[in-house]
Amino acid sequence: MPYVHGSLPFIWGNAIFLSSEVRASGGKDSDPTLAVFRNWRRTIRLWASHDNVYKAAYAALLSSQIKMVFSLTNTSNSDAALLYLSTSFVRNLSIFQAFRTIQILHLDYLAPHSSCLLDHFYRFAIFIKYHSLYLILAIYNSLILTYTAAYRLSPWHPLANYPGPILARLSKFYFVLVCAKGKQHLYYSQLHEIYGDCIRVGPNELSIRDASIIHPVLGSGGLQKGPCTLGSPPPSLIASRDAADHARKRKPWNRAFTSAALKEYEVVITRRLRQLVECIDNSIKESAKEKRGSLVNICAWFEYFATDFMGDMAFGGGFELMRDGGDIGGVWHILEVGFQNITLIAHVPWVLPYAKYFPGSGKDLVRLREFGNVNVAKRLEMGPNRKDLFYYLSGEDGQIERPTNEDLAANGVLAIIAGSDTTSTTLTALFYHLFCNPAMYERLRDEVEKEFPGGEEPLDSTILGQMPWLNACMYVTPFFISSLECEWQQRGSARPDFVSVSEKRGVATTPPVPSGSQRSVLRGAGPKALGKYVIPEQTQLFLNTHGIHRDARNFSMPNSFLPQRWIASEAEKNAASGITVHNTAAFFPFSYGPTVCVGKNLALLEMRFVVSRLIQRYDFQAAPGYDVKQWEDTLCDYFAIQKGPLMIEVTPRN
Ligand code: HEM
Repeated sequence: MPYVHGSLPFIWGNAIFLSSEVRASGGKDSDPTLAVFRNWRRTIRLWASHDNVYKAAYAALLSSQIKMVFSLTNTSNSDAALLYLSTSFVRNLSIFQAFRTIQILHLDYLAPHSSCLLDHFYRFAIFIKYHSLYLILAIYNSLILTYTAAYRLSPWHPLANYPGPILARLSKFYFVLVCAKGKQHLYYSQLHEIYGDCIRVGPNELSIRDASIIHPVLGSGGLQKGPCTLGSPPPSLIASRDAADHARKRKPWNRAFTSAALKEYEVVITRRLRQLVECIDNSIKESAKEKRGSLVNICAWFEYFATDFMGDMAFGGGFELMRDGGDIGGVWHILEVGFQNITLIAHVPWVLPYAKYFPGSGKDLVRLREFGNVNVAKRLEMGPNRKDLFYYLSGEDGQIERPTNEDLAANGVLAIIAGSDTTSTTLTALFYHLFCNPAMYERLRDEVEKEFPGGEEPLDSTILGQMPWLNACMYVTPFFISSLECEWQQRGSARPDFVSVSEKRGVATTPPVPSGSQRSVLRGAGPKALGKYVIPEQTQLFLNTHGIHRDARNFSMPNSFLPQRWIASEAEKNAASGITVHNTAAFFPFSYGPTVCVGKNLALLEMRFVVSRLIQRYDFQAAPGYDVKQWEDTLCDYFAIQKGPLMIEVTPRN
């Protein structure tokens, strides 16, 4: 009998699910207990009629359970226990079938159950002498957790045949821990090395390293963005999951990045570039005064430059990191911390509504939002007389109705996040590689001097866009933020202070958005055939950008920084030196399809200006005693790459 009494709350837990089914099928009772009691025959018929073996089994078991409780038959304790356990197990299997995505351990799922159990316990307390409420709750919720774990590891799970680490198959929290260290890109690569091209990296998530499905996954008609994007600043473009909504939101962005619009931005780039050169000159003078040689943290200057420039684009200016020689206003800090939080939350997006309760992260998310709001207000005061990104996004061009301030703030923050970190990372990485590969560096300088002789500022975007070596370097860098080999090492050169970049580190290479962007096969969509893979519904997947780029099946010598692979006219020479495989369809550092990076052309334009001007203006050398290779150790993947200082001796030429 105690099993019968103690089981009443379990039955009530089942009632919650039944009542939601009843309501979904037109039942009117708002109280779940009443709903089930009044409609239980109908509900069970409904469930049993489903073409679902779990639901049918559940219906049968529940029916005997209810009969047993109400008739208070002389069921033996062990029979009763068996019946309850099997009922709750089968019920959970049926729920897992239906809701095997993030909701399964959602607080919205557990909390009402617990509170309903509580309520139910008191209702029945007058009938039963069962005192341990906490025990009931603990058993109930532990059972849910146990069933969840058992199901996720079981051969019945739709992703059971995909290999992957056990902890990752159990819970997404595992990847939250991996991510917190900032090395998820390396971890994904290791997993692909161990388990192969298609691996299970979450209870319902796959990572795929196969270029042949880039088009079916990311191309038009491909998969929808995954719940991961819920972590991005809502309701920004990048957070939009619905294809139609995304296409609508993307229109003003597309208008903001036409060739004509980009031409207008060149003035802003030039102004900021001149300021950058001035700041580096001053920094060199300061270092000389302090007898530190002419040591410059080139990475910091690129971050300041890119943030100031994106501030001009998104909010009409007001960010003056270059002028201040540092992040006095804490802009970079807000963005970096925001990115870190977003990356962690992206793995468990259902915690987003509760994020404000977590120490630290809540405060930072609020700061990020306030930051956007303040800047929107400032830009609105300036009026529509400047043609920046805000001009198009806010409808100042007359093409759309003015969006809400919340929309404008979210998109402005997105532009700064998406546009400054990625560009500064690529610039720093390019200098790092040129610095490690002097022949390539010299070739670039020769090209700049040939096109812009006599110290003429390299500011003609048409010429810059046609310089083969410059553009090959631009292309190869996002693909290639860090390198396993460098020329000094290959040639056994006498520059031991910055050789052997990362030969001991395994695959330490990565594009600016290394782990790719998540996509989903939605619930109810049925299994989706993507090339040779059939992906079950309710599965999230990542195309591992880093792994695909670094795959010798796509690019010969994938670990070598070889811009010449992008120069078609050198195909013969390349083939002779072993560069035979060059699968351009496997190259997607800016993503692909309808959600391809909208700022790609702006990023390339900006970087062409900066690289050619700095190469023309300065000599770069290794600082004595500074081990440049340590820069690679500082790279962290928080959706985009975050990086530490890159110290270089910079000397003005002529
Ligand atoms: C080297 C520089 C850059 C790289 C490597 C890069 C890469 C990417 C990637 C991989 C995505 C994800 C697309 C997806 O979800 O499928 C993306 C999206 C985006 N990027 Fe970039 N990006 C760069 C520079 C910029 C710049 C300068 C801007 C300027 C505002 C920008 C704005 C955006 C926006 C708005 C999106 C969201 C697009 C959408 O969802 O439709 N990016 N970028």
